Amino acid sequence: MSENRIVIFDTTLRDGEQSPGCSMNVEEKLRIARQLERLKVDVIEAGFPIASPGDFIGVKTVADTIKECQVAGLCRAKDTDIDRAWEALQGAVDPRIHTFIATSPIHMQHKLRMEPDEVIEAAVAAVKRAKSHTSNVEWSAEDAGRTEPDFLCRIVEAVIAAGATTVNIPDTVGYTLPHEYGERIRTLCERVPNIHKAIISVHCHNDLGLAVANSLSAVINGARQVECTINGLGERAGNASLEEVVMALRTRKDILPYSCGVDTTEIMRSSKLVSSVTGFPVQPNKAIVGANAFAHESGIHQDGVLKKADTYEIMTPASVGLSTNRMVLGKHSGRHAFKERLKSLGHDLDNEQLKRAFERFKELADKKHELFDEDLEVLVDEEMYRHFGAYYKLTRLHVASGTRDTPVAVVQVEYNGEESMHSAWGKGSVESVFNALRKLIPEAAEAEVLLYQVRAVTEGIDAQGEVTVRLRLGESIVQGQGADTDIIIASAHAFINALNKAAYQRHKPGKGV
Ligand SMILES: CC(=O)SCCNC(=O)CCNC(=O)[C@H](O)C(C)(C)COP(=O)(O)OP(=O)(O)OC[C@H]1O[C@@H](n2cnc3c(N)ncnc32)[C@H](O)[C@@H]1OP(=O)(O)O
Ligand SMILES: CC(C)C(=O)C(=O)O
Ligand SMILES: [Mg+2]
Repeated sequence: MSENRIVIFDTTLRDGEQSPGCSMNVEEKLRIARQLERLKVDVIEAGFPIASPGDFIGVKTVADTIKECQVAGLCRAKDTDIDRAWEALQGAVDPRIHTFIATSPIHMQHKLRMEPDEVIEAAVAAVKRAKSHTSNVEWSAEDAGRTEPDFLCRIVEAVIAAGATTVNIPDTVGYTLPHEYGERIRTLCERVPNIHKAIISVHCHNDLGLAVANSLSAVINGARQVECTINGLGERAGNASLEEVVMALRTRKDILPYSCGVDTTEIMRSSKLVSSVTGFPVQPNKAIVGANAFAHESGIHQDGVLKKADTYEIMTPASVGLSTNRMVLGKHSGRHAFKERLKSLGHDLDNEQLKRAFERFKELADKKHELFDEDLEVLVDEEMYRHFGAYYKLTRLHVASGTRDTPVAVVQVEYNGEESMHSAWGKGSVESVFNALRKLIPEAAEAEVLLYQVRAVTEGIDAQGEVTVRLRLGESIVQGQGADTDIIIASAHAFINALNKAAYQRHKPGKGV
């Protein structure tokens, strides 16, 4: 292996599973393991075999099934744990026993209640026991981040002499800062005489939000294995996130001249699978895999990205397995993105239409977080109908209704630059609006409603409602549509839209006025 190759050790199924509420059954572990194999991680830590019969079977099933990765199982510095781990792992193509013991003063004194020399003895014995089963043995110094450097050097030298092929230096409680942690790794490289016989691994927790930064600092200072999890899952605030570590290595190759075997185009699929299996949603602004990681809403950014994606994207969406970036249309969006989206939906509006549609878009965007393609279709439809001849325009609407009161609507419309207003009651709010419109618009006086339909065009509480009405106006039948976040207003728009269409039919060129 080249000296700059970083081994990616995924512990989603072990440390990730230690997140409260994140336990996985055998079938779930296997599904994730198969995806990790597609992602091409080097090592899958599948669980802690002594923890429970279920975890034993989980580790064994993964070990027996996965062919392209090493499979590891965790165990304490105890013969019973180590032998049980081996029982689970022995069917693997390349099984790794991972044994650990705490080395910080606080853990040794209060948790293990052991003297430092006893800890060294137990660590060496554990490595030897593991080594009697397999040549692939990893040893971890739990809480190495708070371990006294001289003692860490001593115990690392001893476990390598006992046969450990990987020595892991975890920042178990996410306490260290990047420069400090990097220095710890460099110290080991410089002071442990047999360090070249093992790969130095790092395992960083995110209690101060520094897990990825610490992992990278360790790599720069000599570590060649990074332990990480999909979506940064793990005890408390989690572990270093695999996708962040890997994409940092790939994106900043200029100053991080290291490589790894991960197929980054499988990142998104892996993240989604882990999220759906564990039920832990990914926060929208999570680096690399959050829903907003490749989304742009601001007009200036959208304009830049449309002209050249690199203006605001340091990685391509394709590199993490996304088909495309996402232009979110909202109140911060500009004309460029709006026009581009309409074009992709097949609408080529002229400048005047575009201007009016954009104004309506901004009004709507003030009421809604995000405008979807369906919202835009409704806007465009409205603009087209207006083009047919918007003779009547709704300028005001007020409805009062309740459990005991008869609904009353006050409606104002503009016609040829003049406004008029009427009120009416009805059996429901919509009927009261239609009755007011019947009084206001002479052609509507006898309008019979043949069909009334409401549909949520988009999702969520702030969805656009689209209303369709079909009216009989004398001999003709005409249909109208309206959309708004308020369905009563959408109903008024639909009714007026039908009348305007009927008026257009009567007045359009060739018909004679
Ligand atoms: C930083 C990490 O992520 S470490 C891994 C943490 N993961 C887990 O603990 C998940 C799996 N754990 C379990 O299922 C259980 O804790 C078991 C099966 C391992 C042990 O269960 P129990 O025997 O009931 O012990 P319990 O968990 O209450 O206490 C842990 C014991 O292990 C000892 N211990 C802790 N770490 C080690 C170690 N690396 N080597 C040897 N002994 C250890 C503790 O001192 C304590 O010993 P004591 O009983 O003599 O006081
Ligand atoms: C057991 C070790 C590797 C661990 O998870 C930690 O120290 O955080
Ligand atoms: Mg951990």
